[in-house]
Amino acid sequence: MRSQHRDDADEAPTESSESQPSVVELADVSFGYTSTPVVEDISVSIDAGEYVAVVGPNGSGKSTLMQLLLGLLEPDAGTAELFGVDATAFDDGARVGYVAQRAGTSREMPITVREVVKMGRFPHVGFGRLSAADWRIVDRAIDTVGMSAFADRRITQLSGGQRQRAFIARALAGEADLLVLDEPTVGVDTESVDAFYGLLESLHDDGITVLLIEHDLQAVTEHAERVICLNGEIYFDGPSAEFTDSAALARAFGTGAQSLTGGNG
Ligand SMILES: Nc1ncnc2c1ncn2[C@@H]1O[C@H](COP(=O)(O)OP(=O)(O)OP(=O)(O)O)[C@@H](O)[C@H]1O
Repeated sequence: MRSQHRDDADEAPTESSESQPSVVELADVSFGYTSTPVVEDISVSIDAGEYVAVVGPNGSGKSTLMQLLLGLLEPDAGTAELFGVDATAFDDGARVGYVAQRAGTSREMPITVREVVKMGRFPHVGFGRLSAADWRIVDRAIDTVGMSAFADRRITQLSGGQRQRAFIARALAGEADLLVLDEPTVGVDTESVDAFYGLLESLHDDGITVLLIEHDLQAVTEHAERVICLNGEIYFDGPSAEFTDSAALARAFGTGAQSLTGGNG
């Protein structure tokens, strides 16, 4: 990982760290697939080492927001930057590990965990073969996500949680600084969800910036440090502890929405 370890990050900022650009910087971004905007006038800044969850009702623009910040969509208005570079022109793919919703569920993907994770090294080796050192990085990444026993298992033969771990390992093998996960716990059995969040926590402790879309509001407030609540516009952006009783929750999810503490918002 190129990110600083948390112990280093806690030290007084140096001149060079102060001048580091945000990992994500969206300024006044609007976008629509048609003439109707899906997100409107959104500004979001995410710094290195943050652990951020994006929540919102179905169709509120969460995946669209992720695609805008990854440069997969171009804003109609405003600017989107990734590591200080126009997101659509960003070409250091290894810095970003993107784990799509239901990653690896395609039947056309009968490859093993090790082969998936190996792909994480491709941006580093180009068309070259992986060296012994590259393979050590691959195996270490598999070990980090607790999948060593399944390294030679086909990805299609794994549970949802195991597949997510394999794709996270691919990002680690690429030495990603930013991990972007789209609803990672969909299709993951409840017993594995806590272990999954434990893994994200340890990656965050190692200095990786974690950004996820999550539908489980309870999980978000328990695990993420910061919550962005979206429904076309941003209804809340702040510490997760302050989100629980936020009126923004009800406004974003509709007046009948219950607050996380049980009362009606
Ligand atoms: N490729 C597309 N073409 C046209 N409309 C789209 C496209 N992708 C998404 N939309 C529409 O944009 C809106 C926002 O979709 P988006 O997937 O960003 O929301 P979301 O909050 O991620 O939803 P969900 O929680 O259901 O995954 C929805 O109305 C959706 O139908």
